[in-house]
Amino acid sequence: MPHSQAALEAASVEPALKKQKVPASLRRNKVVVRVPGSTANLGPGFDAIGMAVDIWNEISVERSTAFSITTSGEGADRISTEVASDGASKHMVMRALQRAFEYAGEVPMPPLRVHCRNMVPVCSGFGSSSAAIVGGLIAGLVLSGKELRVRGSNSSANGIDPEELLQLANQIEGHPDNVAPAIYGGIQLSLVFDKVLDPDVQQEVMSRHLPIPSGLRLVAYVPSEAARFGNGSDKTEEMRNLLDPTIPRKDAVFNIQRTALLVDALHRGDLKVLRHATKDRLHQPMRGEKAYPHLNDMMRAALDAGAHGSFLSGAGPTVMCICSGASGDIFAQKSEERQEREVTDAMRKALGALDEKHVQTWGHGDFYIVSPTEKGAHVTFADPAFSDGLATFGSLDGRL
Ligand SMILES: N[C@@H](CCO)C(=O)O
Repeated sequence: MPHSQAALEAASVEPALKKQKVPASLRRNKVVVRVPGSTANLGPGFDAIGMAVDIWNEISVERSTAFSITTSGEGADRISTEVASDGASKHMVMRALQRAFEYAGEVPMPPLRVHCRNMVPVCSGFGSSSAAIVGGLIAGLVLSGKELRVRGSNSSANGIDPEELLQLANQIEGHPDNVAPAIYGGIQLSLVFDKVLDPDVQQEVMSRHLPIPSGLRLVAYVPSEAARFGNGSDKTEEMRNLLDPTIPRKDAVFNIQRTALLVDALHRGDLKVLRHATKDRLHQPMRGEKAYPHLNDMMRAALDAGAHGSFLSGAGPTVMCICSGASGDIFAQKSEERQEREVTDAMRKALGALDEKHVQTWGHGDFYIVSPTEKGAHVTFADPAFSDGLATFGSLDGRL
């Protein structure tokens, strides 16, 4: 074996994706899964860095006599819940369920009743499609009898660990920066690498946890209208098509410098450099120019009003700003709340000064104050329950 391949194999920590048929006796009847939304890129970390936010979707799936999907909450009026009699559907939860059952060897997928309670805004850059994919995969795997394992624990015949789940989710989503925080929680740094161990699988993903600076909070402007998109994936695809296929070296260097600074700033809790570390030249300029007339003015207004950093959330259209959070000091907390208010007011003013083009395209919007979360996707109910009581893909595991 050539030396380089041996070195690569030794360095590889990812599990191979090996389908294992689960005995029918282990199948479950019902499962309820919670998955957080997420914000991706954080400016320069395009397709690499994402942060879970404390906004949750709940997906409930049970075996039934026919397929059905219902949705309440965010996107209920616009997400198509059509599903064919064999379970074929464009709905991301159903597509992920299909993949999970196939992976676990329960084919064809059995009839399922699915209900989604959505709090994560759809088509907005809050990782709603990743939440659907991760939730559908976990639900399908658990129903088919898989046991959940924490990252790095000993293998069991029917177990699936979060890293395996990450591979499956990335295969559907195509980029890992939302699915990794949706699974693990926290801020995740992900990379895709060529697989050398399993010739059937071309690429794998690995993800590492980055610390969330103490008390960090986010001010988000979420435009209300993204109705022309069928779902979050369609929107992301359209927004990716706006990007230049090649980039000048100086812009690549610009982003390398800032992504490295961002990782260092998160480790040190060094909020004051974030105004540099959240700048980007790979996607925000093109998206701002071609699709998001509100982006530049709102990002600048937020920084001028005291935000530590500002960026386009994922593929947009949400504008995200980083503010200081609670420090435990009551007087400091007051000034932090004032900072969030001042940032929101400044963004609102910038929005008001924009021409009709923004309103026609994206409508009016809402401001949210959001906290990051260290907690990732987890199972809140399973029937029958897990044998060892372990019911989470936990955020602690994402800290590796
Ligand atoms: N990194 C992706 C968003 C992930 O959903 C993009 O900016 O297109």
